[in-house]
Amino acid sequence: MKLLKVDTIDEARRKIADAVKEKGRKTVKKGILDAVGYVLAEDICCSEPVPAFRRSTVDGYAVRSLDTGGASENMPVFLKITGEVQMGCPAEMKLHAGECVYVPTGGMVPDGADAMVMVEFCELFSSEEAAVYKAVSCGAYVVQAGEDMKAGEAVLKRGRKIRPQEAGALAALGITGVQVYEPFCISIISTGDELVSPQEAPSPGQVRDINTYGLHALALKLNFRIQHETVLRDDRTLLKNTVKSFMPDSDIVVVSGGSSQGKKDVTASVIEEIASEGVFTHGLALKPGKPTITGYDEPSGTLLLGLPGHPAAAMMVFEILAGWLWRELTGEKEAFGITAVMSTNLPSAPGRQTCQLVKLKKEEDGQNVAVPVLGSSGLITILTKADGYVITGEHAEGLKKGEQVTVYLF
Ligand SMILES: Nc1nc2c(c(=O)[nH]1)N[C@H]1C(S)=C(S)[C@@H](COP(=O)(O)OP(=O)(O)OC[C@H]3O[C@@H](n4cnc5c(N)ncnc54)[C@H](O)[C@@H]3O)O[C@H]1N2
Ligand code: MOO
Repeated sequence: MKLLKVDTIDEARRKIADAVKEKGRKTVKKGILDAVGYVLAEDICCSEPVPAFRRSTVDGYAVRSLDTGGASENMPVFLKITGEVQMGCPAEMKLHAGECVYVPTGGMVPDGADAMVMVEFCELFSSEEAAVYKAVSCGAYVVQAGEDMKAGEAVLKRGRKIRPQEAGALAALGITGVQVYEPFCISIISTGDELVSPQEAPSPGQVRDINTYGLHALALKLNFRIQHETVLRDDRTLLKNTVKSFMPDSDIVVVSGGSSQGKKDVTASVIEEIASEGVFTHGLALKPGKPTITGYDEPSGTLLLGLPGHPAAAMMVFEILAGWLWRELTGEKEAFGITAVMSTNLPSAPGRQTCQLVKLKKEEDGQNVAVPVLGSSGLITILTKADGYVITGEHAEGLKKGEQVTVYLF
């Protein structure tokens, strides 16, 4: 009897991380627009306060808040208009007791003023006097210097994925280029004599190739680049030569199919033969995903990943290993999990963790409920029906109806 000696998810992750950590992740400088979607490889510190001066958030009059005390619709206070601030120009005047100065939205609030009153609450009796019909408190409608970003503050940390709003923050700081991590370059090889392309009508015994497309799309979702992609017949020499030819310019070569123990399952022996460090893991204590293989080739710096052929298993293992490795190397945060309660009891697989797909439902009281999506990992629709997954522990009794779980969304 030839049983796989399986690793836990943590063991398999640690082995691949230890192998590739030495090499680290390459970084590249990108302009702030080109950097969107990439992960920051440096901390971004604010060298000067933003905004650099106190700004009004409304069109109105800069005042001393104390002067407006008791003002109301029936009982205005009268203030002397001593000037007007122009947009883009410094406020050169100083405000004294009983005075006000017109300031447009975004304009500099003059020294001496500590609040703004909107024009809607003011009435001009002459160009020199305004009746103010509203009392305002200190700081009203004023953004303080440094309120957006303080000098010396680490505004964006390494590991932050740059979204449009981060591009805006970088522009506010006057930073036009940042150091980001180069995405993983992934090559995908799908193997199987039974595979035909989606354009073809499968003959009896044949199936359309799902994994090339599912894995390609998932890699793009993770912001990886696709370096090479091919579909191969079950042929050991062909697989070996193809993997070898993809290794020099790939961070990860993924082989889907042929990872189990059938007569034609040769991925493990190919990885063992061509990777300088051989096979690290052949078998994961995970359901689905048991027939998973990892290995590493030091000279080319390539991680070799043999994924189970079953489509749902292939995609989940890719996320659990390659997605995790990316986050481990770059510090990118995992997407927040959603807290939900299980809709039903769920037994666990003894000695294995289970990656249980779930669909989320909202109860009338607002609580999220995780409903297991059941079915073979050979079915792609168990993924399309699911909103995310729950990982249950290898020693756990299983999950109880009503138990709180974290659902990782995909
Ligand atoms: N005797 C055993 N048999 C199997 C075991 C086991 O432990 N002992 N594990 C099962 C599990 S779990 C999985 S997962 C599969 C993994 O098999 P392989 O990685 O060797 O993959 P194949 O045999 O090539 O394919 C399995 C299955 O998936 C379909 N497939 C493969 N590639 C694609 C693709 N690109 N698009 C769509 N479908 C694909 C293939 O047609 C097979 O139906 O092994 C179990 N067996
Ligand atoms: O990995 Mo199989 O269950 O892991 O489809």
